[in-house]
Amino acid sequence: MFVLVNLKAYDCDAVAIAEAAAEVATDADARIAVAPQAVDLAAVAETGVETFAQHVSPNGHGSHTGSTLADAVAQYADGTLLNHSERRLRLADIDASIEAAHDAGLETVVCANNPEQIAAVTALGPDAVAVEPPELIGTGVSVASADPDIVEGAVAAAGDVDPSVDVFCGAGISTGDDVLAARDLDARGVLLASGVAKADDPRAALEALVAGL
Ligand SMILES: O=C(CO)COP(=O)(O)O
Repeated sequence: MFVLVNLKAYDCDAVAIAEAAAEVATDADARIAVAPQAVDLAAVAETGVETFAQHVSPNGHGSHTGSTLADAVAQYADGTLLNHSERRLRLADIDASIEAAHDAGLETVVCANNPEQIAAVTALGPDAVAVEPPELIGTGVSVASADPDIVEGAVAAAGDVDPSVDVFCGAGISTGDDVLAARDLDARGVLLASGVAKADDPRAALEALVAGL
């Protein structure tokens, strides 16, 4: 399983969480990656943890104010999220961002709300897709238990388009049981945020997430 921890814009210690994630990952039967804000990518990568950006822009160098270039991100990061529910892109921009990320050597995980969108973004050739129903994000109610049909539907939809694309699920994942439930639904990974970023003890939260794997 792949455990991808999105720190969003939470007021947390990205480096401390990354150090904990790097240590927990060494003994876990799972990949663990941390996705901090862009300005923290270098410091997070320095800990040795797998590092993901939260977004990269569809454009390359040029007159594009406020861009986060894939080439710049790739100096530090291993991969990037794209089209997160809180950072939606137009279809053409998802396509261009995937291409920019891949050209820069970044792994891509493209988010979508439901199985229909999962099919559409799978067709664009990312490495993985992640289904996240927006209404469950940040609730602590796991998609794997509250809406297993959407996970199974996403796995089927992606498999119909391109079986080589991994399917992750996210929203409300916070416990080891949530991760096991996601795996039982044939998700190859989980995408989560508040369960670690807002935890009193992020290291303990990470250990619990992977303990059953
Ligand atoms: O949006 C998410 C991860 O990218 C899910 O957030 P929560 O884990 O806080 O529900």
